[in-house]
Amino acid sequence: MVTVRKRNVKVFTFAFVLITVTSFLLNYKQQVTMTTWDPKHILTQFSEQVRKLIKFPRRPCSCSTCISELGHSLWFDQRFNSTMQPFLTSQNALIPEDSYRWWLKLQGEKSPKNINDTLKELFGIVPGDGDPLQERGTFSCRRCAVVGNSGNLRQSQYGQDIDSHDFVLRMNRAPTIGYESDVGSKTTHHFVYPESYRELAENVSMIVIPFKTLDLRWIVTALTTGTINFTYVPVPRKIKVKKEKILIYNPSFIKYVYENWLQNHGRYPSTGLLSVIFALHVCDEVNVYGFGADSKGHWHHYWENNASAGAFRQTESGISLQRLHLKWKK
Ligand SMILES: CC(=O)N[C@H]1[C@H]([C@H](O)[C@H](O)CO)O[C@](OP(=O)(O)OC[C@H]2O[C@@H](n3ccc(N)nc3=O)[C@H](O)[C@@H]2O)(C(=O)O)C[C@@H]1O
Ligand SMILES: CC(=O)N[C@@H]1[C@@H](O[C@@H]2O[C@H](CO)[C@H](O)[C@H](O)[C@H]2O)[C@@H](O)[C@@H](CO)O[C@H]1O
Repeated sequence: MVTVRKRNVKVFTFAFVLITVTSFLLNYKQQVTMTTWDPKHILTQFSEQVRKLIKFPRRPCSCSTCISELGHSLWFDQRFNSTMQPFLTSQNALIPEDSYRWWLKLQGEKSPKNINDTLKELFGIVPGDGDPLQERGTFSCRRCAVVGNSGNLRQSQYGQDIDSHDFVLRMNRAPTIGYESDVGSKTTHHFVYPESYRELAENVSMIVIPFKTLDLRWIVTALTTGTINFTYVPVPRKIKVKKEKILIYNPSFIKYVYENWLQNHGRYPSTGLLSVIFALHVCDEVNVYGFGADSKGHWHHYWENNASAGAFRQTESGISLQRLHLKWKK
C-alpha cells in the first residue's frame, strides 16, 4: 500500500514538473526557433528563456513579440522609455516645468494664457480618459496600424490588411471613403490639431495634439462658445465630437519624442512620428503604412496629385522608421 502511494507521489511529481516545464517553454515558444538539436544550442536557448522569465515574470502581452519586451535591439531600447505618459488626463494634468518651457517655444506663442487655468478649464469639460487604448492590464495582444498620408498608399491594396488590426490610427485630413481598397475603412483613433481638424465618425476617438496653449483653449471653445476661429490659419469655431471621445496628447510626450527619437533634429516631430511613437507606447504590435516620399523625394498624399510637393520635400528624414523594429509597409 505504502509502495503504491510512493509511486503515486512520484508519478504526480513527474507530471507536475513536466507540465510546468512544457507550459514555460510554450509560453515563449514563438520566440524560440529550434534549428538544431545540438545540446549546447538547446542549453543556450533555455538559459535565454530563463533570463527572460526572470526579467518578465509574466509576459506583458500575448502577441508573438511585445513591444515593451526589450532586448531585441539596443538602438530601440536606448530610445524607448516606458515611463513616459502619452496622454494628458484629468488625473494626470501635469506638465513639468522644463517640458512646459520647451513646449511654449514650439510655435513661438506670444502671451499664452496661464497653463494651469487652461488645463483646469479643459478637464472641467473633457474627461480625457476611459478610452480602450488607455486600458491596460488584460493579457491580450493589441495590434495597431498607424496609417500615414503618403501617396505611396495608392494602388497598394493594403486596405484589408490595415482593417484587420484591433486599432487603426489615422491623422489630419486622411479620407477613407473612395480609397478603401488601399487604405482601409476602419478608424478607431484620429490625430488632429486645430489647423488639421476634420469631422470624424461618431465612434472614432479624436486625439488632439496641442502645439500651443491656444490649441488647448480651442478645444474648450470649439465645444462651447465658438470664440476661437483663427490660430495661424482659420480654424473651425465649433466641432461635432462627443466630449468622451476627445483625448489629449501629452506635451511632455512631444518633448520625449523630439529628444529620444528625433535626437533633437528639426523643429519638432511631425504628426506621423508623434503617432508612431504614441502607438509604440499603447499597443503591443505596431504596423506602419503610408510613410515616405515619392520617387523624387517629394511629399505627396494618396488623395491628391502632389499639390504641395514643392513646399515639403522631405519626409521622415531625421529618423529611419525601418529601424524602429516595426513591420515596414511601404
Ligand atoms: C501645408 C502643410 O502644413 N502641410 C502639413 C500637413 C498639413 O498641416 C495637414 O495635412 C493638414 O491637414 O500636415 C503634416 O503631414 P500630413 O498630414 O501631410 O501627413 C501626415 C503624416 O504622414 C506621413 N507622410 C505623409 C506624406 C508623405 N509623402 N510622407 C509621409 O511620410 C508623415 O509622417 C506625416 O506627418 C503633419 O502634420 O505632419 C505635415 C505637412 O507639412
Ligand atoms: C508649413 C509649416 O511649416 N507651417 C508652419 C506650421 O507648421 C505646421 O504645424 C502643425 C501643427 O500646428 C504641424 O506640426 C505641421 O506638421 C506643421 O507643418 C506651424 O509651425 C506654424 C506656427 O505658427 O507656422 C507655420 O509656418
